[in-house]
Amino acid sequence: MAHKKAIEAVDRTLRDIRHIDQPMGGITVLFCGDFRQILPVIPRGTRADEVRYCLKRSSLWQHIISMHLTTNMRVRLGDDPHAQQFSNLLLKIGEGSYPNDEGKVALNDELCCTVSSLQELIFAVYGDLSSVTHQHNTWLCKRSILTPWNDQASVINNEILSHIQGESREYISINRMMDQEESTNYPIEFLNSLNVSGLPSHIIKLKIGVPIILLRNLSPPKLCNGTRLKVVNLQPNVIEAEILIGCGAGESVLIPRIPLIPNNFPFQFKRIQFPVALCYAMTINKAQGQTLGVAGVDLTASCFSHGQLYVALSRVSSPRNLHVHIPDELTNNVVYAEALN
Ligand SMILES: Nc1ncnc2c1ncn2[C@@H]1O[C@H](COP(=O)(O)OP(=O)(O)OP(=O)(O)O)[C@@H](O)[C@H]1O
Repeated sequence: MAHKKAIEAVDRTLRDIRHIDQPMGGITVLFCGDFRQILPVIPRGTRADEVRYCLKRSSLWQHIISMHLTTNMRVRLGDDPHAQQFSNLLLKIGEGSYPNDEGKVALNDELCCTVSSLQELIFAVYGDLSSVTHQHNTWLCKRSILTPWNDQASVINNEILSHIQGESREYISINRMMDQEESTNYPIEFLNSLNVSGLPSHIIKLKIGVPIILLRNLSPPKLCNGTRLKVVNLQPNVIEAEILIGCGAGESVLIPRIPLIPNNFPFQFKRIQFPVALCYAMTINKAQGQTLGVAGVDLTASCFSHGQLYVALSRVSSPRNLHVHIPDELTNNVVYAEALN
């Protein structure tokens, strides 16, 4: 969900451009959103911060007329006879009214197919890994494994990559402090070790035929943050890939290394790296907005923020295509009631 200040900035800009001191400069704007989903991400923020920065807490909210969409089209368009029941259970998860024990829920087979190990989860989503690179692009882009944490997504990606046939290629980033005088306080080994969300890893390991996701807007609307691609060729200084989703689907593109300067550190450094990550598995936050045919959800580490479980479970249209790994039977369903009221 967009940070309220991003929307307020658009409001102020439109008032300036149009010289009309009314909300959005007098233009009618359509917002679409679901407050059951993940709230704005506030680095090192608290629960109160996440709620404070959502649109409902903006001074603009009083000018917004709410209308409700009542049919879950993703579920309705699927071929599952129990679609309505699935849709109702998803809403209960989203609203926190699904039976729970101090915020922890047990997911039953009306909601998903539970699996008992990570290997089983990988098999349920991707089948036999030795043939996965020969599958058609539409097959590949309709499935993914989702997990709340970046670290766990890397673990699953590396596990799958190790079973994919073919030679792997490693791309190592170059890291430098923006202020060279600070270099002695932040040695290169330390900068190399930093692994944060939204920033490509210091070492990216890839093979031909694997799916990758873009981490930056390179050339909108075809190449945006979140666009998924399939690796076609791995050159020393460029990755050749085919776009899997969106308006550029099917097109071949060349991805270069680019300088990336993260803004959520107390110091500024630059990483030169390909802005991509392997995406057999991705975080639930990254999957928000996507529709999948088959989804695996790995809850080895439980969800930690509002709406994550709801987003993860609502990417598919049928419980038959939703495979969930919960080692401890119960898992966290975090719902901030104050964000919904
Ligand atoms: N009116 C409609 N007719 C046909 N298909 C629809 C309609 N509305 C949505 N869909 C389909 O339902 C799926 C979900 O739609 P969409 O991604 O726009 O919803 P969303 O509210 O953004 O979902 P979410 O926020 O949960 O990701 C898509 O596959 C879309 O094509």
